[in-house]
Amino acid sequence: MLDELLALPIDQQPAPAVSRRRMGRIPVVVVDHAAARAVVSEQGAQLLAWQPAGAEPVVWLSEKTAWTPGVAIRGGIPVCWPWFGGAGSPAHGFARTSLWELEQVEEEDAEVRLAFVLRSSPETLALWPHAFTLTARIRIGAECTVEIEAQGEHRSTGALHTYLDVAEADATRVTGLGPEYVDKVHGDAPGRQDGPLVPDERVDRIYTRPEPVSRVEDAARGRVVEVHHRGHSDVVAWNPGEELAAGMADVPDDAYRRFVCVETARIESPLTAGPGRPAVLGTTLRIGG
Ligand SMILES: O=P(O)(O)OC[C@H]1O[C@@H](O)[C@H](O)[C@@H](O)[C@@H]1O
Repeated sequence: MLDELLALPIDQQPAPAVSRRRMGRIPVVVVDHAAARAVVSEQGAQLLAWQPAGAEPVVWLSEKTAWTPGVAIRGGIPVCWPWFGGAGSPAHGFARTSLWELEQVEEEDAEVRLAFVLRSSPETLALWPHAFTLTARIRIGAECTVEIEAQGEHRSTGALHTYLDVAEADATRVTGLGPEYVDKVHGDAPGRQDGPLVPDERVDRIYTRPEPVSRVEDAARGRVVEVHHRGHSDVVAWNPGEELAAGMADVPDDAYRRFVCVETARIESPLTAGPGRPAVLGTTLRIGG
Protein backbone atom coordinates (compact mmCIF):
# COMPACT_ATOMS: atom_id res chain seq x y z
CA MET A 1 0.00 0.00 0.00
CA LEU A 2 2.84 2.43 0.86
CA ASP A 3 4.54 1.73 -2.48
CA GLU A 4 1.23 2.31 -4.28
CA LEU A 5 0.78 5.67 -2.52
CA LEU A 6 4.40 6.68 -3.21
CA ALA A 7 3.88 5.99 -6.91
CA LEU A 8 0.90 8.37 -7.30
CA PRO A 9 1.45 11.28 -9.70
CA ILE A 10 2.75 14.45 -8.06
CA ASP A 11 0.49 17.56 -7.86
CA GLN A 12 3.05 19.79 -6.13
CA GLN A 13 6.47 19.46 -4.48
CA PRO A 14 6.55 21.78 -1.41
CA ALA A 15 10.01 20.49 -0.31
CA PRO A 16 12.52 18.10 -1.92
CA ALA A 17 11.39 15.13 0.18
CA VAL A 18 7.72 16.16 0.36
CA SER A 19 5.11 16.03 -2.39
CA ARG A 20 1.37 16.53 -2.58
CA ARG A 21 -0.54 13.85 -4.47
CA ARG A 22 -4.06 12.46 -4.66
CA MET A 23 -5.54 9.08 -3.77
CA GLY A 24 -8.85 9.12 -5.64
CA ARG A 25 -10.26 12.51 -4.62
CA ILE A 26 -8.39 12.56 -1.29
CA PRO A 27 -5.28 14.81 -1.25
CA VAL A 28 -2.30 13.22 0.47
CA VAL A 29 1.17 14.39 1.47
CA VAL A 30 3.94 11.94 0.66
CA VAL A 31 7.26 12.03 2.52
CA ASP A 32 10.22 10.23 0.97
CA HIS A 33 13.14 11.14 3.26
CA ALA A 34 16.38 9.33 4.12
CA ALA A 35 15.10 8.79 7.68
CA ALA A 36 11.61 7.53 6.81
CA ARG A 37 8.86 7.24 4.22
CA ALA A 38 5.34 8.27 5.15
CA VAL A 39 1.97 9.30 3.77
CA VAL A 40 -0.48 11.68 5.49
CA SER A 41 -4.01 12.34 4.29
CA GLU A 42 -5.14 15.98 4.19
CA GLN A 43 -8.57 14.63 5.06
CA GLY A 44 -8.31 14.15 8.80
CA ALA A 45 -4.59 15.10 9.04
CA GLN A 46 -4.33 11.33 9.26
CA LEU A 47 -1.01 9.52 9.11
CA LEU A 48 -1.61 6.62 6.72
CA ALA A 49 1.83 5.05 6.54
CA TRP A 50 5.18 5.38 8.31
CA GLN A 51 8.23 3.31 7.52
CA PRO A 52 11.49 4.32 9.21
CA ALA A 53 14.66 3.52 7.20
CA GLY A 54 15.65 -0.13 7.52
CA ALA A 55 12.31 -1.17 9.09
CA GLU A 56 9.06 -2.65 7.83
CA PRO A 57 5.94 -0.41 7.76
CA VAL A 58 4.68 0.27 11.28
CA VAL A 59 1.05 1.31 10.90
CA TRP A 60 -1.69 -0.72 9.25
CA LEU A 61 -3.89 0.70 6.49
CA SER A 62 -6.81 -1.22 5.01
CA GLU A 63 -6.52 -2.08 1.35
CA LYS A 64 -10.33 -1.83 1.27
CA THR A 65 -10.36 1.88 2.18
CA ALA A 66 -12.95 3.60 -0.04
CA TRP A 67 -10.99 6.87 -0.58
CA THR A 68 -14.28 8.76 -0.69
CA PRO A 69 -14.22 12.35 0.59
CA GLY A 70 -16.08 12.61 3.89
CA VAL A 71 -15.81 8.88 4.61
CA ALA A 72 -13.44 7.77 7.40
CA ILE A 73 -10.21 6.13 6.28
CA ARG A 74 -9.60 2.77 7.99
CA GLY A 75 -6.07 2.65 9.34
CA GLY A 76 -3.03 4.74 10.18
CA ILE A 77 -3.65 7.25 12.98
CA PRO A 78 -7.16 8.75 12.71
CA VAL A 79 -7.62 11.94 14.77
CA CYS A 80 -10.85 11.33 16.69
CA TRP A 81 -12.11 14.71 17.98
CA PRO A 82 -14.08 16.53 19.47
CA TRP A 83 -15.67 13.41 20.85
CA PHE A 84 -14.66 9.82 21.26
CA GLY A 85 -16.83 7.00 19.87
CA GLY A 86 -20.57 7.37 19.72
CA ALA A 87 -20.82 10.30 22.16
CA GLY A 88 -22.00 12.36 19.14
CA SER A 89 -22.55 11.94 15.43
CA PRO A 90 -20.56 11.20 13.29
CA ALA A 91 -18.82 8.51 15.35
CA HIS A 92 -15.42 9.63 16.68
CA GLY A 93 -16.12 13.29 15.75
CA PHE A 94 -15.83 15.25 12.54
CA ALA A 95 -12.07 15.94 12.56
CA ARG A 96 -11.22 12.64 10.85
CA THR A 97 -13.60 13.21 7.95
CA SER A 98 -12.90 16.95 7.48
CA LEU A 99 -10.44 18.43 5.02
CA TRP A 100 -7.62 20.18 6.93
CA GLU A 101 -5.25 22.85 5.60
CA LEU A 102 -1.59 21.97 5.20
CA GLU A 103 -0.03 24.96 6.96
CA GLN A 104 3.65 24.11 7.33
CA VAL A 105 6.24 21.83 5.76
CA GLU A 106 9.77 21.75 7.22
CA GLU A 107 12.45 19.41 6.03
CA GLU A 108 15.49 18.78 8.24
CA ASP A 109 18.34 16.27 8.08
CA ALA A 110 16.70 13.98 10.65
CA GLU A 111 12.98 14.45 10.00
CA VAL A 112 10.15 16.16 8.19
CA ARG A 113 7.67 18.26 10.16
CA LEU A 114 4.16 18.93 8.89
CA ALA A 115 1.43 21.06 10.44
CA PHE A 116 -2.24 20.91 9.49
CA VAL A 117 -5.04 23.17 10.74
CA LEU A 118 -8.78 22.71 11.06
CA ARG A 119 -10.92 25.68 12.08
CA SER A 120 -14.55 25.86 13.14
CA SER A 121 -16.96 26.64 10.30
CA PRO A 122 -20.75 26.82 9.89
CA GLU A 123 -20.65 23.05 9.19
CA THR A 124 -18.73 22.21 12.39
CA LEU A 125 -20.77 24.68 14.49
CA ALA A 126 -23.93 22.84 13.41
CA LEU A 127 -22.41 19.62 14.82
CA TRP A 128 -20.61 21.09 17.86
CA PRO A 129 -21.40 24.64 19.05
CA HIS A 130 -17.86 25.83 19.83
CA ALA A 131 -15.38 28.04 17.97
CA PHE A 132 -12.02 26.27 17.75
CA THR A 133 -8.70 25.97 16.01
CA LEU A 134 -7.25 22.47 15.97
CA THR A 135 -3.63 22.05 14.90
CA ALA A 136 -2.06 18.68 14.13
CA ARG A 137 1.74 18.56 14.19
CA ILE A 138 3.29 15.49 12.64
CA ARG A 139 6.99 14.64 12.84
CA ILE A 140 8.31 11.93 10.57
CA GLY A 141 11.77 10.44 11.07
CA ALA A 142 13.26 7.52 13.00
CA GLU A 143 10.32 8.18 15.35
CA CYS A 144 6.88 9.38 14.41
CA THR A 145 4.86 11.86 16.46
CA VAL A 146 1.29 13.03 15.98
CA GLU A 147 0.17 15.79 18.33
CA ILE A 148 -3.07 17.74 18.34
CA GLU A 149 -3.52 21.12 20.00
CA ALA A 150 -7.04 22.45 20.51
CA GLN A 151 -7.54 26.20 21.02
CA GLY A 152 -10.72 27.96 22.08
CA GLU A 153 -12.96 27.60 25.12
CA HIS A 154 -14.40 24.12 25.25
CA ARG A 155 -14.26 20.61 26.65
CA SER A 156 -13.74 17.72 24.30
CA THR A 157 -12.89 14.04 24.25
CA GLY A 158 -10.91 12.23 21.60
CA ALA A 159 -8.21 9.81 20.64
CA LEU A 160 -5.22 9.32 18.39
CA HIS A 161 -6.51 5.98 17.14
CA THR A 162 -3.29 4.22 16.08
CA TYR A 163 -3.63 1.03 14.02
CA LEU A 164 -0.37 -0.90 14.48
CA ASP A 165 0.57 -3.46 11.86
CA VAL A 166 1.38 -6.83 13.47
CA ALA A 167 2.34 -10.08 11.73
CA GLU A 168 -0.09 -12.12 13.86
CA ALA A 169 -2.42 -10.62 16.48
CA ASP A 170 -2.67 -13.99 18.32
CA ALA A 171 1.08 -13.87 18.93
CA THR A 172 1.13 -10.21 19.98
CA ARG A 173 1.39 -8.99 23.58
CA VAL A 174 0.49 -5.45 24.62
CA THR A 175 1.91 -4.20 27.93
CA GLY A 176 1.86 -0.90 29.83
CA LEU A 177 -1.92 -0.62 29.67
CA GLY A 178 -2.34 -0.42 33.44
CA PRO A 179 -4.37 -2.52 35.86
CA GLU A 180 -7.98 -1.49 35.13
CA TYR A 181 -10.27 -1.15 32.17
CA VAL A 182 -13.84 -0.51 31.12
CA ASP A 183 -14.92 -3.40 28.91
CA LYS A 184 -17.02 -2.08 26.02
CA VAL A 185 -17.58 -5.62 24.71
CA HIS A 186 -19.36 -6.51 27.96
CA GLY A 187 -21.60 -3.50 28.63
CA ASP A 188 -18.88 -1.26 30.14
CA ALA A 189 -18.19 -3.80 32.90
CA PRO A 190 -15.06 -3.05 34.95
CA GLY A 191 -12.14 -5.39 34.23
CA ARG A 192 -8.70 -6.07 35.74
CA GLN A 193 -5.67 -6.66 33.55
CA ASP A 194 -3.33 -9.40 34.76
CA GLY A 195 -0.24 -9.57 32.57
CA PRO A 196 -0.13 -8.52 28.93
CA LEU A 197 -3.16 -8.20 26.67
CA VAL A 198 -3.16 -10.73 23.82
CA PRO A 199 -5.68 -9.49 21.20
CA ASP A 200 -6.72 -12.99 20.08
CA GLU A 201 -10.46 -12.21 20.11
CA ARG A 202 -12.67 -9.11 19.97
CA VAL A 203 -11.23 -6.47 22.30
CA ASP A 204 -12.70 -3.02 23.03
CA ARG A 205 -11.35 -1.66 26.30
CA ILE A 206 -10.74 1.75 27.83
CA TYR A 207 -7.76 1.47 30.17
CA THR A 208 -8.24 4.20 32.76
CA ARG A 209 -4.89 4.06 34.63
CA PRO A 210 -2.39 3.48 31.82
CA GLU A 211 1.38 3.78 32.01
CA PRO A 212 3.02 6.52 29.86
CA VAL A 213 4.29 3.95 27.35
CA SER A 214 2.47 0.96 25.83
CA ARG A 215 4.62 -1.74 24.22
CA VAL A 216 3.33 -3.87 21.38
CA GLU A 217 5.44 -7.02 21.18
CA ASP A 218 4.92 -8.57 17.75
CA ALA A 219 6.50 -11.98 18.38
CA ALA A 220 5.85 -13.33 14.87
CA ARG A 221 7.83 -10.45 13.38
CA GLY A 222 10.33 -10.21 16.25
CA ARG A 223 9.63 -6.52 16.74
CA VAL A 224 8.50 -4.25 19.56
CA VAL A 225 6.77 -0.95 18.87
CA GLU A 226 6.47 1.53 21.71
CA VAL A 227 3.54 3.93 21.86
CA HIS A 228 4.44 6.94 24.02
CA HIS A 229 1.37 8.81 25.23
CA ARG A 230 1.21 12.49 26.16
CA GLY A 231 -1.64 14.53 27.62
CA HIS A 232 -3.83 11.41 27.86
CA SER A 233 -6.12 10.11 30.60
CA ASP A 234 -6.88 6.75 28.98
CA VAL A 235 -5.51 4.26 26.49
CA VAL A 236 -7.93 2.28 24.33
CA ALA A 237 -7.15 -1.18 22.99
CA TRP A 238 -9.31 -2.32 20.09
CA ASN A 239 -9.53 -5.19 17.67
CA PRO A 240 -12.87 -6.03 16.05
CA GLY A 241 -12.35 -9.82 16.09
CA GLU A 242 -13.58 -12.18 13.39
CA GLU A 243 -17.36 -11.68 13.52
CA LEU A 244 -17.38 -7.87 13.64
CA ALA A 245 -14.62 -7.60 11.01
CA ALA A 246 -16.68 -9.77 8.62
CA GLY A 247 -19.44 -7.14 8.74
CA MET A 248 -17.11 -4.17 8.13
CA ALA A 249 -17.05 -3.18 4.44
CA ASP A 250 -13.64 -1.51 4.73
CA VAL A 251 -11.81 -4.37 6.51
CA PRO A 252 -10.76 -7.49 4.54
CA ASP A 253 -12.17 -10.60 6.28
CA ASP A 254 -8.89 -11.89 7.71
CA ALA A 255 -7.20 -8.50 8.27
CA TYR A 256 -8.29 -8.23 11.91
CA ARG A 257 -5.41 -10.66 12.62
CA ARG A 258 -2.90 -8.14 11.23
CA PHE A 259 -3.50 -5.09 13.40
CA VAL A 260 -4.14 -3.96 16.90
CA CYS A 261 -5.25 -0.45 17.85
CA VAL A 262 -3.55 1.22 20.82
CA GLU A 263 -5.11 4.66 21.21
CA THR A 264 -3.87 7.66 23.18
CA ALA A 265 -7.15 9.01 24.53
CA ARG A 266 -9.00 11.54 26.67
CA ILE A 267 -12.31 9.95 27.57
CA GLU A 268 -12.76 9.71 31.36
CA SER A 269 -11.19 13.16 31.81
CA PRO A 270 -12.04 15.53 28.91
CA LEU A 271 -9.56 17.88 27.28
CA THR A 272 -10.20 21.40 28.58
CA ALA A 273 -9.10 24.42 26.56
CA GLY A 274 -9.37 28.03 27.73
CA PRO A 275 -7.95 31.45 26.80
CA GLY A 276 -4.16 31.02 26.45
CA ARG A 277 -4.48 27.38 27.59
CA PRO A 278 -4.68 25.05 24.61
CA ALA A 279 -5.33 21.37 25.23
CA VAL A 280 -2.74 18.94 23.85
CA LEU A 281 -2.80 15.22 23.15
CA GLY A 282 0.14 13.42 21.59
CA THR A 283 1.43 10.05 20.58
CA THR A 284 4.94 9.00 19.54
CA LEU A 285 5.73 5.68 17.87
CA ARG A 286 9.19 4.25 18.25
CA ILE A 287 10.65 0.90 17.32
CA GLY A 288 11.85 -0.48 20.64
CA GLY A 289 14.39 -3.07 21.63
O1 LIG B 1 -15.47 2.04 13.13
P1 LIG B 1 -14.92 3.26 13.80
O2 LIG B 1 -15.90 4.39 13.95
O3 LIG B 1 -13.63 3.70 13.15
O4 LIG B 1 -14.53 2.82 15.29
C1 LIG B 1 -13.70 1.74 15.50
C2 LIG B 1 -13.59 1.44 16.99
O5 LIG B 1 -12.85 2.48 17.61
C3 LIG B 1 -12.54 2.23 18.97
O6 LIG B 1 -11.82 3.31 19.47
C4 LIG B 1 -13.80 2.08 19.77
O7 LIG B 1 -13.49 1.80 21.13
C5 LIG B 1 -14.67 0.98 19.18
O8 LIG B 1 -15.88 0.87 19.90
C6 LIG B 1 -14.93 1.27 17.71
O9 LIG B 1 -15.66 0.20 17.14
